[in-house]
Amino acid sequence: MGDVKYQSEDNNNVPVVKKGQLFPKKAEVDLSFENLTYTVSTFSHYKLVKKEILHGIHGSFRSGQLTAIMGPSGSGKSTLLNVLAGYSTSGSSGSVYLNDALRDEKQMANISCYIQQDDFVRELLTVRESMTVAAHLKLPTTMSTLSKVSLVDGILESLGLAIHENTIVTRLSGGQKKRLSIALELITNPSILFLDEPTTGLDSLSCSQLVSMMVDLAHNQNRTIVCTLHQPTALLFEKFDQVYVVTSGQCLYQGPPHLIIPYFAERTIVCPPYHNPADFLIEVAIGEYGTTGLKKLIDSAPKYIYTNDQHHCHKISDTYQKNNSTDEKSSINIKQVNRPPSYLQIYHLYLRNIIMYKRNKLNLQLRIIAHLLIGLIFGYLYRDVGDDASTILSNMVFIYGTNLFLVYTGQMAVIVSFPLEYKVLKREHFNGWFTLFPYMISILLVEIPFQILCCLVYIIPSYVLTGQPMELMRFSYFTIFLVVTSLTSQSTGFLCGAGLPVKISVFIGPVFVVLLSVFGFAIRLRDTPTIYIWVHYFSFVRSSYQSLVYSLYGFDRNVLPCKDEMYCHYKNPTKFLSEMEFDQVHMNFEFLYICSVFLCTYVLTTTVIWYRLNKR
Ligand SMILES: Nc1ncnc2c1ncn2[C@@H]1O[C@H](COP(=O)(O)OP(=O)(O)OP(=O)(O)O)[C@@H](O)[C@H]1O
Repeated sequence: MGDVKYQSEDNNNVPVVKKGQLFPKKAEVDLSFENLTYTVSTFSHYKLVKKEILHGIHGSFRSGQLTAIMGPSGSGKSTLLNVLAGYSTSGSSGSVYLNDALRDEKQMANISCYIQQDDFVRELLTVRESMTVAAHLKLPTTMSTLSKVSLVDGILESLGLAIHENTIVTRLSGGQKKRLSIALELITNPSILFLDEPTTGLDSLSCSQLVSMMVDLAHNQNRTIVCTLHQPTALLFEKFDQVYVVTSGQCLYQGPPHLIIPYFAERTIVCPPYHNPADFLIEVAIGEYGTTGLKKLIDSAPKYIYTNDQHHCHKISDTYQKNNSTDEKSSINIKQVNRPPSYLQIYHLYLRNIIMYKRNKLNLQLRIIAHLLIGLIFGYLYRDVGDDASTILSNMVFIYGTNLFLVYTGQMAVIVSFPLEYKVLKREHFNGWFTLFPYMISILLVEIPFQILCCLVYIIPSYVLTGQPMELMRFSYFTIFLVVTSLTSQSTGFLCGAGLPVKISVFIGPVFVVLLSVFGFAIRLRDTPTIYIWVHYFSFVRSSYQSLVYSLYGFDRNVLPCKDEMYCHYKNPTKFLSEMEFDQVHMNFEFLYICSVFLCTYVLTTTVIWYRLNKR
């Protein structure tokens, strides 16, 4: 692709893609649908009721055309787009055809992409970094890095993003972000692009640039581009090849924008002079020109397509039966893309995470400083309590506080971040960037070392200041148990973040760990009411706390010095452990138990995320 030349901008600063230059030829796909319905279950008067949103609609979107789905708010535009893109499947019925052959979900995923209304892009990467990672994840491993770079160059150039390639995404304008979302998906050269309200939130110039760019992509690359649209200006409206109008889940009109006025006029609905046809369309759709006319339009429009050239109408199923395999377009021969194997996906996702973590320095520094500061404060408050029989109970409080602090920070570090991450993850996953397992591993590969670092920053100063025994074995046990407990707590944070709404998870998560921490510290097993005994055994925080105490006072520790007092009841650590019921702690068992909670929680988290990502 080295000799490829791209015309970057026309006189209006609008990026232009020249025909056939950028991508290898890809299947041209017409998308049509017949008798499409979509039903959801909702609660009404304490009853579960079915609500039909799309009422058996028909339509057809052609390759090489830019189609706008329009209609009043709440008419079902996004729902239709979601169903066609395969984003919402359960609750839908009817037939969707790709070149007159019934849609296959896997095939659909290979040839289409879905760009949602909000720009769910990675804010902490530059434009080029975003594109490079996407290219490595989405393109076959057989493609050389040089070819990937020139493809990325070409797309950036053609979408007018080349001059912003080193800009961090968060600093891009709304229009540029939208173009980046499109650029990211163009990497695999999809035949069909679905865009949900791409112009919302953009000023008129950005809207015009974006629509011109979509027109270029449709006309010059023969792509099928379908987007939902709110009231556009008359000029913008004319740029579309087709308009599909929905009202109350029914089709009102499908055809070229300039034929709307004559089409409606034929049915006695006349557009006032100098009126924006897009506004007129919506006014008709909401019944401002009378409900009888509207009903007639709905009755006549759905099954037929009003075409520009011949003014003829055809029923989709007729075409399907007629065409069979004679049409060149009717079979889409799509080779399965040879995507990178899991280990390469992990590698690229890991590198991406590292870049984002480095850019998010403030957060990391705050986490480190908070751990160091609290370590120093706790160390000062409980100074030298570890080597004195008279302060053994203070040391218990220090150990409890330490355990709870690391459990809490481990969990809170991720409980909020995941819900923010989820929307971008959903977009990337839906558009086939990677599979879930490599994604989870890539997160753990960054989060786990960082959490270990935070633990060490806290443990080292507090351990020394509180005068705990300077024995490598005890220090190692103490550190290892705190680290695995903190990581396990982090895993519960991921689970809460993945499975619950933020407002609930930030409440439930900490309450849950505080509840678990009470057992073994505030109440001994023998005093625990029978109905709560299972919590005692279940609590990994209790398990950790007892192991921490044992690692400092167990293993036949010598008699403790009794400073400042004549008599110390707990001079003998074995007696102390026995009275506290900590003498029977099996360190290996407790370690394995905490590790298994860690593993189970991650398996559960992955399952929850998988379910949410695949729930359509
Ligand atoms: N899961 C759901 N449960 C209940 N009602 C739903 C659900 N999804 C969509 N709806 C309803 O279906 C109708 C169509 O929604 P949709 O989001 O498709 O409209 P829209 O035309 O895209 O609206 P807007 O232009 O305002 O975004 C709305 O009345 C909406 O409340």
